[in-house]
Amino acid sequence: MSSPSDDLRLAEMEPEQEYVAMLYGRLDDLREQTSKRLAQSLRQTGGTHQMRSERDTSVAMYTDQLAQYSAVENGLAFGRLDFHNGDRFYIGRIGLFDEDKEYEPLLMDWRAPAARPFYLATAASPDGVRRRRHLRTRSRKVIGLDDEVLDINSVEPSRNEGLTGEATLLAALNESRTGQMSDIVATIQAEQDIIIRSELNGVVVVQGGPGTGKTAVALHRAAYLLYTHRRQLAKRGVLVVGPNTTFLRYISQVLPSLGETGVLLSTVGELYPGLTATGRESAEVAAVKGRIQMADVIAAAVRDRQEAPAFVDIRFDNDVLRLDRRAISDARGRARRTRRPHNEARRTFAREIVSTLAGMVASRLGGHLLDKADMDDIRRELRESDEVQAAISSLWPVLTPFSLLSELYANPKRRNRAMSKFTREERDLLQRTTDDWTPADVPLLDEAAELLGEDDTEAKARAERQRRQAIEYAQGVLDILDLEDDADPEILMATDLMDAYRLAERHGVDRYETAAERAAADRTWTFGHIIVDEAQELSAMAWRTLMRRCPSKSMTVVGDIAQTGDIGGATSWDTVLSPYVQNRWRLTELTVNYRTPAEIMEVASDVLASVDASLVPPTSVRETGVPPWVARVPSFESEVPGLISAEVEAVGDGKIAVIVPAALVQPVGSAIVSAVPGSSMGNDLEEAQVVVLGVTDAKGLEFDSVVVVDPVGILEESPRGASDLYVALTRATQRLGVVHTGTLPDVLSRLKDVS
Ligand SMILES: Nc1ncnc2c1ncn2[C@@H]1O[C@H](COP(=O)(O)OP(=O)(O)OP(=O)(O)O)[C@@H](O)[C@H]1O
Repeated sequence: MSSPSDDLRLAEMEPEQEYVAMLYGRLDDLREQTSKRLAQSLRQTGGTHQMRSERDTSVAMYTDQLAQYSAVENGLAFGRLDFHNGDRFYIGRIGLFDEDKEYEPLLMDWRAPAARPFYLATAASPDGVRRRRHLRTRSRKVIGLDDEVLDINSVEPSRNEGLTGEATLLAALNESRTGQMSDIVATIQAEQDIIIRSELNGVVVVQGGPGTGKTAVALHRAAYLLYTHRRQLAKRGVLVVGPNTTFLRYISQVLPSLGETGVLLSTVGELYPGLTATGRESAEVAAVKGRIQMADVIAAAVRDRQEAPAFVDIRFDNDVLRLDRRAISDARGRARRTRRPHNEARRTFAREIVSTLAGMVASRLGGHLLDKADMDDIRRELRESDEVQAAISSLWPVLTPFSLLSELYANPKRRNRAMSKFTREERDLLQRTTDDWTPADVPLLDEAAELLGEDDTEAKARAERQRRQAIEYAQGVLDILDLEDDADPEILMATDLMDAYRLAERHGVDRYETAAERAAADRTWTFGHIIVDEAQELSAMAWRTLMRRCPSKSMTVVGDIAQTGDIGGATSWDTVLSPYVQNRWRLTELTVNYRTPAEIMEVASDVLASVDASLVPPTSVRETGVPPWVARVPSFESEVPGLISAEVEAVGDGKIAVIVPAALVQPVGSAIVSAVPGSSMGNDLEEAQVVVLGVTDAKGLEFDSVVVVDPVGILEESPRGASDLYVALTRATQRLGVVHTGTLPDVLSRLKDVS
């Protein structure tokens, strides 16, 4: 591929600047038009419920549009395709059209089918493209351009054969990190594009080593799917699941920068509306809670609360009624046979118990003397008796997912009964008496919520009372109107009033909500598509929860089996997915590492081989010429701060992560924070220049420089220690340092050569 000389390039920049300025002019026009429409909609007040609802929809639509126009401001246009037939397209973040020329395209949305050659055309297979141009812009100014002439005869041999827009790509990869992930829309590579645009249906697994762009691909796929299947997906929404909130914050700007705001980003621990599960527990406890057998445990725990003791005595009308085990078991059997969730089946249980007790009362009173009305009275009195209610509640209590789990965790006897297939040690691991809910509790709470259902008897009765009141009120108003002979029947109908009342009552507040907002508040919401990032970390119970949220099984699953750190995490995609979709999932692979330079990958590859000799590391797309460094120190607390200060000098304004075993976050972190300005133990990646993190919190992130402290500690702190060390080493985009005491572990022996 050839590139024009610098002079020629400068001459080419002027017309490009003019065109880009014209595009921004068009964007400004659209902004102005939309602002006016929004203002107009906001001025509309009153009207019927339907008019207000239409107004809210317009307000939401114009607000979204304005947000989209602001979001695409940076790098609005980034490419141009020149075809052999003379056609020329500009490619950008959104589509822009010329209203005066029959909506001729001025800028093609990168997701449109016609933009595809920008990512896929090669010299060998040019697809009619003569030249591909990458435009680099800053604040509406064109600051550079890179051309590729797709002519098989003019291709120069390149180390990185097969890269699209190599110069622009390498420039992007060498930029300092900001603590926020950027989009890659201008430089998506062919192997990534194929995954991004693969069809909506079914489960696509994207397996790839560190830095191969899995997260980037997943997010661009979300944007692509929303563009291509807008009608289908806007209604049910798209969910992106990430491993922790630091990671979600790190990726949170990517979709807005692609003009998409309606996607729900969540960890599994945040999927239970109203609960913030921030409790901490050991990896072993989380692993037990994540096992698929816990679904049976929850079911058994629910059954265990449907009790049938030898007898229950109930005082009623100066008498004692005895319910024996047989009567209780019969009622329980009937209730269970309804196959309804526990709290709903309770109605059947209560009815059966009341009916049995009514039979006893009747026979004591002399049943033959009683007619149907007498029996109804007896049943009503029994139902209203506090003693009877208390007995029913003790035998079949109303349960919430929280009360069920709290009792299971706190009560060893209940655990013994529900966890018969678990060892004593495993049962004991779940012992807990506080309500400090953890992320691993969330799939269990979700499972419990499914099995318990809601007892909506009260809610239904309340709704019915309200409906009757509304009808009476509406009828009253109509009667008054009827008195006026010339009242226009069109003005007000009783049903209008009733509808308005009920709708206002049901919705509380009239407000337009996006699918993502509604989904976040509704545990039973099902999504049109789910994207799971760092999917290897999910437990079997977490998968069960997610699968329930996506009955269509339209999913993108992104991860790297070699990076699995969680004990309950995945060791094969088939094991994870086949229980839900059998063999109907497609494996795609990414093979090029865009993040980690070759010098660092050499070191990391030895660690990967120790995880599993058959795993192949991804190939680095670039070298930096900077070998990783290693330092042996007498004590971490005293020496690491000095080494980090030197690293700060080396990276300029770049970001540094100090990755340590969990036990060292506090001591080493404090030492660094007090000695190195701009450092933090927290997760404020944007603010701090240096962050001190455990490996779990570093998952999915990247930094200009990474200093791994105490590799032996990382290897030893978990059964998946080698995977953790591999993750830690591969977070760097430029520089790597390793600090140790004692001897360097064998898997890092390559570092000895550079020390
Ligand atoms: N086509 C591309 N153009 C520019 N940058 C890219 C491209 N693909 C990936 N990158 C960059 O490479 C880095 C790694 O990408 P990403 O975080 O998506 O990788 P990953 O496979 O999820 O990594 P890991 O499994 O280690 O978390 C990011 O900075 C991303 O922006």
